[in-house]
Amino acid sequence: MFRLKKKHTVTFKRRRLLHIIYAYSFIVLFFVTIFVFDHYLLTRFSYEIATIFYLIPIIAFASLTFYLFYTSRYSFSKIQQIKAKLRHVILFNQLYVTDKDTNPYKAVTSMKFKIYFQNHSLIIESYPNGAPYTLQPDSLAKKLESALSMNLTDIKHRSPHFVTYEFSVNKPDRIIVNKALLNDFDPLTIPLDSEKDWKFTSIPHALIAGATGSGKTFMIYYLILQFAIRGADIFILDPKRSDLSSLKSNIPNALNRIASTPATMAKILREANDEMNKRYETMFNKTDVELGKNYNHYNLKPIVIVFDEVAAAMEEDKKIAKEIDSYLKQLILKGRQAGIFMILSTQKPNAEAVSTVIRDQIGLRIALGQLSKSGYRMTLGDEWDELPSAETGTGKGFVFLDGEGWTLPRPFEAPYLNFEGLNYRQELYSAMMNNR
Ligand SMILES: Nc1ncnc2c1ncn2[C@@H]1O[C@H](COP(=O)(O)OP(=O)(O)OP(=O)(O)O)[C@@H](O)[C@H]1O
Repeated sequence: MFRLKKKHTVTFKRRRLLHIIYAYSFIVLFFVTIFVFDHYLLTRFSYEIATIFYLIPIIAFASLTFYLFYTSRYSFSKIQQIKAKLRHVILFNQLYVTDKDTNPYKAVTSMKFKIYFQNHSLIIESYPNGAPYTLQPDSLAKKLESALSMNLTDIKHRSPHFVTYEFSVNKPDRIIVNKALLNDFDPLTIPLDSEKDWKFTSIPHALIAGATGSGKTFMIYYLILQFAIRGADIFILDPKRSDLSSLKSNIPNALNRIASTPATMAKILREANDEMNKRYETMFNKTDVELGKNYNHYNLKPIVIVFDEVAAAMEEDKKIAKEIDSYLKQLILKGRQAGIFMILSTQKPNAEAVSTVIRDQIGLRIALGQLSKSGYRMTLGDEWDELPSAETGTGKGFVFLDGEGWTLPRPFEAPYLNFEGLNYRQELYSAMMNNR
């Protein structure tokens, strides 16, 4: 049954007053009730009845104690802890207006937060209610982040009336690549971590950027293996003859599948283009073709072309570079329906390596390790103002997945490839042999 998520509201509340009443009532309760018990109740009622009267303030006091604790930041209820912290944000940042002349304890208007949990996220909707607060959504996001000690994952619906902040409650789990993961898979998506999946047939192509040693090659190894078990034909363009070329012995017919010279790289891209055009003809010349169907419905194998260090390939031979660039653009723009997917990688993400036109067509964008601000923008897109906080280092960084409604890139940890627990080369070889 569909159930609406319960939203909790947080707004201006001066609990200081409540605390004063509480402290005062404790003193009064202690002395007065004893006095009343002895001198008044016992003289008029039986001992039992007098005890009941005596218990009433004690119960009231205990309930107040419980209430104050329950709604405090030390509460055992997670939602109450969050509400207390948000109340503090409202008070501390003066996100309210009071009428000092009449009642300074009552807000004329106040920022209102509505909060609820969705999947692994805490959603905070903020409603300024027309008050003249000076905090912009990004600075409020930072305040919320530090008050809650949670990582901001997204800011949505930015408008003067309403902004939604999304925080991750639990860090997504890193994928450990093992036999079990490889034996149980969805043919049309590749898991990136416990919460994110790359639906490569609808948001095709990948770009992986990062300085040397940041984990690009390992991320590519992971994607190659995942595509291989999904029956893909894999080609590797490796102008720098790096680690990827060492997969030669694990890819059947490697001579035609791994290229390092400009001429052989151009050949693979040309043939992929021809294949793409042929597939379009096969798919769309059919009279019974259904709209929205792609290569998968025609039992065609996905074709994956890994292009390591795109910029290096372009530098070597300017004439062939033009040809390579034009094939690359065609494949990026039209490859999806024909089942041709590109994985590009670069150490230096800049316009020479990947133009913004190409970048914007790439569904999965990963930045590993530390990059400059312009490097992050070139890789992840430039719709965001500031990146959320995240660990960066080998195999760690940010990811942006198109088509998921994200406005901010998200922290990311690349799947962990442990060669001691998994014979990568053998797994790749047998998957590729099965695909023949
Ligand atoms: N996902 C991962 N799982 C396990 N180990 C990793 C992972 N990513 C990186 N490493 C470790 O970090 C080292 C460097 O990673 P990698 O070779 O992928 O970097 P790179 O960015 O490709 O560097 P270069 O550009 O110099 O080739 C690896 O040899 C490996 O030990």
